Amino acid sequence: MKPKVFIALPIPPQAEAFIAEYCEYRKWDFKEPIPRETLLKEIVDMDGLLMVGGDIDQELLNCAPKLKVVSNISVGYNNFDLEAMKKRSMLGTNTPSVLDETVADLVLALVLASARRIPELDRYVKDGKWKKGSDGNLYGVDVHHATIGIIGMGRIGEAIAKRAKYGFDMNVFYYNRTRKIKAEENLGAQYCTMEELLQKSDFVVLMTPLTPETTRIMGHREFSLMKDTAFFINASRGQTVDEQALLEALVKGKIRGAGIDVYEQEPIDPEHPLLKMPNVVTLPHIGSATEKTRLDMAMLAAKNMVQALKGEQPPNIVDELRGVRT
Ligand SMILES: NC(=O)c1ccc[n+]([C@@H]2O[C@H](COP(=O)([O-])OP(=O)(O)OC[C@H]3O[C@@H](n4cnc5c(N)ncnc54)[C@H](O)[C@@H]3O)[C@@H](O)[C@H]2O)c1
Ligand SMILES: O=C(O)[C@H](O)CO
Repeated sequence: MKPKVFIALPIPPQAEAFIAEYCEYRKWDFKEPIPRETLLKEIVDMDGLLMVGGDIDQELLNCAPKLKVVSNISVGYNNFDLEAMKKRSMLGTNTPSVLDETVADLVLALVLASARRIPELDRYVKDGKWKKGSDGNLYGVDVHHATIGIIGMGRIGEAIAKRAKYGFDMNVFYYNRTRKIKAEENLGAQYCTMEELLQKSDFVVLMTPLTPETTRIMGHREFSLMKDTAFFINASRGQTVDEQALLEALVKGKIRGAGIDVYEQEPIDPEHPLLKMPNVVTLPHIGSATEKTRLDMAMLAAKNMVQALKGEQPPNIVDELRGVRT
């Protein structure tokens, strides 16, 4: 008998076809996220669950006595209650590596857009405000040869460092909970404390996973250490930042601007004061959102799940569930 799988969001046909070869499945095929109550009912008889973002907690596990594997179509897995999953010997997988270059491109786009005021000046032209002789007010700051500080030098952090070093001749500093000697050798990245990084950088990029240790890792104190001329870029998770502290730093001119892809609440309230700031570039959590990368992520997630249900070791069991600490 084929194992049973619930697919909790629309996925590309190739990934669905791959799952169909090995599994029986039901799916949620609507644009709106599946309501939690519906998900809890759907998974009652399931062996596998393919999803993105929804909480995998004790309540969900209690509703799914047969469940053996949860496959996230994302590299971040802060939606997993790892302790509850460990107690049930539940496998949890993610989609690392296939999105590194795509997310790094987007981070550099946020760096450039913030420094050169791209969205603000796009609006300026389209609103008919461009007059001869007005360009003295339109200056930004250079990205090339500036100093970038990367907090969280993992797979994506290294792809950002590569672009910064070899594309823009930037000085690269990083802070990570462990030192990355290879990144230092290959990318000329210099390790420093988080305080030093905040004090030295023209662009501070946050790229850690969301964990209890990284929750609000950027708060009032951290923004106060940054240069008044510096920019803050966040593509990790919204909860890694105290958004009120970020807003205050921007309003008081403690930092010069920000580029943000992720928020404490998503979607962010359209009335949120951060969205009223001209020096804040905002995106709707699209770090990995290109056609190819999203397909690669869905295929990898499908393969992780099928492999687990065949009784094999899927390649991307999340670090904590296989006892790895990077
Ligand atoms: N905006 C987006 O669309 C998007 C896309 C992909 C990933 N992400 C986020 O980026 C995160 C990183 O992805 P990755 O593939 O590079 O992960 P990774 O595991 O390769 O890298 C994370 C790095 O952070 C470090 N780290 C962890 N806790 C730390 C701490 N307390 N202090 C300092 N360093 C710490 C780790 O040692 C590791 O080197 C994901 O977990 C996800 O939350 C966002
Ligand atoms: O973690 C990830 O892969 C991205 O944030 C997409 O959800």
